[in-house]
Amino acid sequence: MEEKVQQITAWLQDKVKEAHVDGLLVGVSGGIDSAVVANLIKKAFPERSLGVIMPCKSQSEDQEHARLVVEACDLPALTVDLTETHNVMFKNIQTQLEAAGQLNEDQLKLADANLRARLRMSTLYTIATNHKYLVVGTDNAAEWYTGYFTKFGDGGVDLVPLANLTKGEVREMAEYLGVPNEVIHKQPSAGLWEGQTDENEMGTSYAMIDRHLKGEEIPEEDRKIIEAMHKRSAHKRQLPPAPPQ
Ligand SMILES: Nc1ncnc2c1ncn2[C@@H]1O[C@H](COP(=O)(O)OP(=O)(O)OC[C@H]2O[C@@H]([n+]3cccc(C(=O)O)c3)[C@H](O)[C@@H]2O)[C@@H](O)[C@H]1O
Ligand SMILES: Nc1ncnc2c1ncn2[C@@H]1O[C@H](COP(=O)(O)OP(=O)(O)OP(=O)(O)O)[C@@H](O)[C@H]1O
Ligand SMILES: [Mg+2]
Repeated sequence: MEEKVQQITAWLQDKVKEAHVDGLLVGVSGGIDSAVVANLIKKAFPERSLGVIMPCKSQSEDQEHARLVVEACDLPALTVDLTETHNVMFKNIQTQLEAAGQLNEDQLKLADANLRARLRMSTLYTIATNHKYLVVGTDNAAEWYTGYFTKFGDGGVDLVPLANLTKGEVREMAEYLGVPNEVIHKQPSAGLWEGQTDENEMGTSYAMIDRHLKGEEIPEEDRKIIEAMHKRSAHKRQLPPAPPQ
C-alpha cells in the first residue's frame, strides 16, 4: 500500500504540472472512496488541496462522517449546501413536464438522484475554476467497470486516481491512510435516496465484482449482472460519438 500511495501521489503531482494548474479538489461525501482521495490529494499538495462537502437532502450522519474525514487528514474544506438549489431546479423542471403532460413518474426517482450528482459536479467545477484546480474523481475499478456512476455527474471529473483499485484495495488503502473506522466500515451508498445502498441497487456485491475483475470464478447469476452493467454503460467510458465524415 505504501508503494501504491506513493505512485498515485506522484501521478497526481505530474498531472497538475502537465495541466499548468495550481492544485486539486474533491467532493467529500463521508464515504470511503472520497475519504481515500481526500488523503491522496492532501499528500500530493499539502498546501494546495481542498475538500468540498455538498449536502443535498443528505443524512446528517454522512455530513458528520465527511467532517471526520477532512479533519483526520487535515484537508481544508468548504461546505456548499445544495438542498435548496436542487429543490428549486427539480420542481421547476417537474412543473414544466407536468404542464406538457410529459412527466414519467417511473423515472422520477432516478432523475432526481442524477440531478443531485450533476449539481455537485457543477459546484466542483465552479470552485475549480476559481482556484485553478483540477477536479478529482473517486470511482474505483468496480464502479468504473460497471458504470455505476452518473454520467457527467460524479463521473464528470478530470482525473480518476482509484480507477485501477478494486473496492477491497480501496478499503485496504483507507486503513493504511488512517481513514476513520466508522467511514471504512459502513455500507457503500451513493446517498441518492433514503436507505439506498449500492449493493441493493446493483443486485450483486462489490466482493463479487472485485473477484470477477481479478479473473476469479463467480456464480453465473452475478457474472451476468456485472457483464450486463458493463455493456449497458459502455457509452459512459467513451467520448460522445459523432457521425463519420
Ligand atoms: N447507448 C448510449 N449512448 C449514449 N448515451 C446513452 C446511451 N444510453 C444511455 N445514454 C445516456 O445516458 C443516460 C443514463 O446514464 P446516467 O445519467 O448516468 O444514469 P443511469 O446510469 O441510469 O443512473 C446512474 C446510476 O449510477 C448510480 N450512481 C450514481 C451516482 C453516484 C453513485 C455512487 O456510487 O456514488 C451511483 C445510480 O444509483 C444509478 O444506478 C441516459 O439518460 C442517456 O442520456
Ligand atoms: N454529500 C456529498 N458531498 C460531497 N461530495 C459528494 C457527496 N455525495 C457524493 N459526493 C461525491 O460523489 C462521489 C461518488 O459517491 P460514492 O458513493 O461512489 O463514493 P463514496 O461516498 O466516497 O464512497 P461509497 O461508495 O463507499 O459510498 C463521492 O466520492 C464524492 O466525491
Ligand atoms: Mg457514498
